[in-house]
Amino acid sequence: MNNLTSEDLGKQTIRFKRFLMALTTYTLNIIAAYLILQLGLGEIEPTVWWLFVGSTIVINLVFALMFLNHWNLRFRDPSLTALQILVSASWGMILVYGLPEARPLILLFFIPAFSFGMLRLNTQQYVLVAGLCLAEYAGLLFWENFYRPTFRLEFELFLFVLFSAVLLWMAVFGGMVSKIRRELKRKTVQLQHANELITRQSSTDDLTLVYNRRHAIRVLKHFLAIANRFEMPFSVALIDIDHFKQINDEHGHLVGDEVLKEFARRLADSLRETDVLLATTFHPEIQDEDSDVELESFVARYGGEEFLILLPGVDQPHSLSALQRLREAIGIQAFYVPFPLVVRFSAGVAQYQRGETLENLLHRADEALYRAKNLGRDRVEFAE
Ligand SMILES: Nc1nc2c(ncn2[C@@H]2O[C@H](COP(=O)(O)OP(=O)(O)OP(=O)(O)O)[C@@H](O)[C@H]2O)c(=O)[nH]1
Repeated sequence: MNNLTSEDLGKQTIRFKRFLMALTTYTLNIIAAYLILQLGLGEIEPTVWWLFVGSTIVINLVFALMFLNHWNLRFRDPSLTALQILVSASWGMILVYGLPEARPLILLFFIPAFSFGMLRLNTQQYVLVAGLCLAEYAGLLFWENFYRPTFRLEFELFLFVLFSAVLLWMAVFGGMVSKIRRELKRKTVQLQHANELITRQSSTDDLTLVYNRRHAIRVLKHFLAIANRFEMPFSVALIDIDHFKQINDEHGHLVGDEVLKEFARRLADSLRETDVLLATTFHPEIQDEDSDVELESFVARYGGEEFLILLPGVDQPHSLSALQRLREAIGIQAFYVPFPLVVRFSAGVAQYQRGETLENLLHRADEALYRAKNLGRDRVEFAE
């Protein structure tokens, strides 16, 4: 129960704030009742008054403990709305009983309590809570009819019907409001999911499902800023499939597409397995950065048959072993597309130099790749 996520804790805070609102309402009601007494609008027996005040303290202490110790989470509705309304309505009944002369005024106290239901209850729940409250009230009237000499049956019945109508109206209206709230919540969740999907789609290459170029540039820009701040090395590799045009020409575009997909998948798998130092391992404090960009190695489709790889925390000499593993991932086993096909690549690697622009870094990697191609392909070249 105590291992709450930050989202759960956020919800608990909202619930506790609502409880504090309810506590304020209790206090205001006590003040209002006190004023009624001071203005001579009614009289109350001292025992009933102290029962009223004392029960306020007990009720609110119990609810405060429930929320602070997270005991409320054991209930189906952790905000305890129905329970809180019922308890405060029963509490209000003490005054309905104790201050019969000011009863029409006292019944007004119930309205704020029932308003809380609009935040949570549906119409049925509302009607149930209102019904229970009215049952208590009816029970009191029944008792008064026999034991209270000053009881005015017609007036009290009229008041009861009026009060029932108000509660019923609140139940229907409140149910509608909470339905709108639930609908709004559902729509918000749907919208969040749609946004996530759009973000994912706008950052992903349709064919290979790795990052697309736009997203790669975005992440790299962010990375550059962090690398500058924390003096963290990182390298980028531009990887280009050798003689890809030939694959297309000989086997068709569909086979070419399959090769691209398998190529990207192998690069991504290999990166995942490679013990490339993650930026956050290198500098744990980076984790605090306020960013939605993950600081991990990644592969992106940079152009047609060209891929970009980010190696965080990796300097030029160390990038060799990472590239070696990529080479093994691609070259050791033939691609089955669906017939076996040996695929090779050339790569140009550049380590980020403090202060240089992203354009410059990519240009150096591109030059190294160009050299690798010119030197016969199937090789890795490092930028100067
Ligand atoms: N099937 C397929 N082919 C693509 C795609 N994007 C680009 N290409 C092809 O990739 C080929 C790239 O050819 P080149 O730039 O000449 O490169 P290459 O044949 O790999 O030669 P080197 O890079 O010099 O080894 C072109 O034929 C493009 O049509 C794609 O999404 N699917």
